[in-house]
Amino acid sequence: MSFLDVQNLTMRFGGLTAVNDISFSVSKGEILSVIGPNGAGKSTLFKLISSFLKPTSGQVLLDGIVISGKQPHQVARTGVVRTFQETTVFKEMTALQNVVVAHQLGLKATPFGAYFSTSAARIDAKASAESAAEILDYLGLGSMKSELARNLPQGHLRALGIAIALAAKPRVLLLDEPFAGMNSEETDRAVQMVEGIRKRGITILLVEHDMRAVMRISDRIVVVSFGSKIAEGLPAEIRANPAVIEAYLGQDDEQIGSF
Ligand SMILES: Nc1ncnc2c1ncn2[C@@H]1O[C@H](COP(=O)(O)OP(=O)(O)OP(=O)(O)O)[C@@H](O)[C@H]1O
Repeated sequence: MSFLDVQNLTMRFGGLTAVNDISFSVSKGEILSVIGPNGAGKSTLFKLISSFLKPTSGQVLLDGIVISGKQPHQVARTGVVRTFQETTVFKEMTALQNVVVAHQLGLKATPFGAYFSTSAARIDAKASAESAAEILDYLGLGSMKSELARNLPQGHLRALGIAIALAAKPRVLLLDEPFAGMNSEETDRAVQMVEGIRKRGITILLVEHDMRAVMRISDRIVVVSFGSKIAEGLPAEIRANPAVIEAYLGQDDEQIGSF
């Protein structure tokens, strides 16, 4: 049975159809990538799945329950979490503090309880710090946990964004261009990191332009062009698909046919 179901999603902005009747399913523990030329509708699709946008029509189900149309924080609580752009990292806090805050937001301690330092809040604080340190270690950021976020190099800042998302204990993690701007060594590390996250039982959906990384990491790929799904399949199938190659011709991106 599929875990995440995207059913006939459509998003119109005025006269522009950014996402046009897109459907696909993701199995539990799968890594599925959404690719497509610039402006194809990938980011809009992600915003619909994480409920940052309400679809014009269609729906998204997690484990058979409709999640589209809910508030983003409600969707996050059901376990669908997207990575945060660097701008939402608190730059004046340490890496550890950033993940602790994210973890605490997912816990039950009320602000009232935390304010009066009740024993429940103290236990939560200890659990948050332990959980945050474990996540940072896991993502290879352990040695940087006391570093202010603003001093972290770009690659580590991106990993911190993933750590913050993991603190919310996702069942499905949406990664928006996790390898953008990385050199091949950084990409290798990030690919391993994403594979490691999947090994923890988390289902992963990613949007990415780095075709080499996509081909390496994905179980399956969905291709969108001008808002519509034009192909879906295994990396080898997508690489050889004439409609996909056609869609990428003339793009500045690395051409899909060469991988
Ligand atoms: N809020 C909005 N209002 C109006 N048009 C929008 C809005 N958001 C996106 N669009 C348009 O929808 C289309 C799809 O954009 P989207 O950002 O989803 O594409 P993308 O595939 O993520 O592109 P890229 O790879 O360049 O990031 C584009 O034509 C874009 O201009």
